[in-house]
Amino acid sequence: MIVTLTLNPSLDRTIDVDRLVQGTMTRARSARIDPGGKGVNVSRALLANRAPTVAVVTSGGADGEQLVRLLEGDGIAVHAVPVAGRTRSNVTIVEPDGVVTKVNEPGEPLSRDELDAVADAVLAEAEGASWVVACGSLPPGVPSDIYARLCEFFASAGVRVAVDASGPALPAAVGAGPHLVKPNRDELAEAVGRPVASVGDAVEAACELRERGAGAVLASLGADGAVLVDEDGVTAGTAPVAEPRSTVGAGDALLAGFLAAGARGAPALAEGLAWGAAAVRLPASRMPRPGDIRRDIVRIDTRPDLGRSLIA
Ligand SMILES: Nc1ncnc2c1ncn2[C@@H]1O[C@H](COP(=O)(O)OP(=O)(O)OP(=O)(O)O)[C@@H](O)[C@H]1O
Ligand SMILES: O=P(O)(O)OC[C@@]1(O)O[C@H](CO)[C@@H](O)[C@@H]1O
Repeated sequence: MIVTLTLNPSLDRTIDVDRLVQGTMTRARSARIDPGGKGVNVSRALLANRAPTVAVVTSGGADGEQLVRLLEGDGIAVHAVPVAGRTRSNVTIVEPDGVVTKVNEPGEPLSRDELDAVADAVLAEAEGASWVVACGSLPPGVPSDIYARLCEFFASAGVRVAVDASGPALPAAVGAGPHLVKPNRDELAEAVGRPVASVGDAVEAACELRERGAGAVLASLGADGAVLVDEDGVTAGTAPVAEPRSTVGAGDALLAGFLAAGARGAPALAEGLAWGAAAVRLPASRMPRPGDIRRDIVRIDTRPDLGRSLIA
């Protein structure tokens, strides 16, 4: 069982337009709503591939109720913690040439009591779980060491913790010794304080995060695939997609595939890459099902060319 935690979930509204012109009124061609937030997406991807999971989310107002209804409608086990603040909406505007504009709301603050209720929910669900996966931005005012505290708590309880965080929450979590972190290229660069312009830079930065406390680092590099630095060493891989439709949630699919495949070494990286590429071929933040996943396109390199540039 994999428990995901999304402190700042969302209704993801995806709007298709012919052309987006700033400062004008644009009529949409179509619109859809998906349950959103990084941990939510990890659970959606796991469930779509028959891996047991439960999603712990905060839920506020009518939009929070809709989020829970959408998840339950998809058959996802949800542990919703009611909160006073409204669940946010994140908007993705998609143009026919594939250009994507995304606007994420900050979310609303959580009170001390609400945070305690979330901690109780995770604790209850984590009983017997293999992983707790804490993902996504923190609502305003939530302390940036919240994921670090989660890591410290579960280290003593024998449950593995994976963190997908940005900003100061990532270095804070790394220092608390999570089993896995999943930064993207920008998050990795911010965490080490220098640019990540090549696969070699990504490997060096990931090694640094391991030295600072992370057990393993799965760094996602967009179209350039991903790098894994874990106790087995350094592995890189790619899974090319000729015509990407939407990269929203691709990192979450990558992480879900990696965890579902055992979270270690080249085989798990390959599975993650196959799920990530499948997500990119699907519209909006649709998570891949078994029939969407192509493992034949994955290329794994256990001796990565560290000089390969990530910037075309
Ligand atoms: N254009 C692309 N072509 C092929 N694969 C891609 C592309 N973009 C992303 N991927 C796959 O998806 C994974 C995650 O992408 P990325 O690094 O953009 O994650 P992310 O920024 O965490 O995404 P998100 O936050 O939207 O989930 C990559 O490691 C890769 O496997
Ligand atoms: O604002 P955050 O928490 O960083 O990211 C939230 C989000 O962009 O991440 C998911 C894709 O990974 C979307 O479902 C959601 O809208």
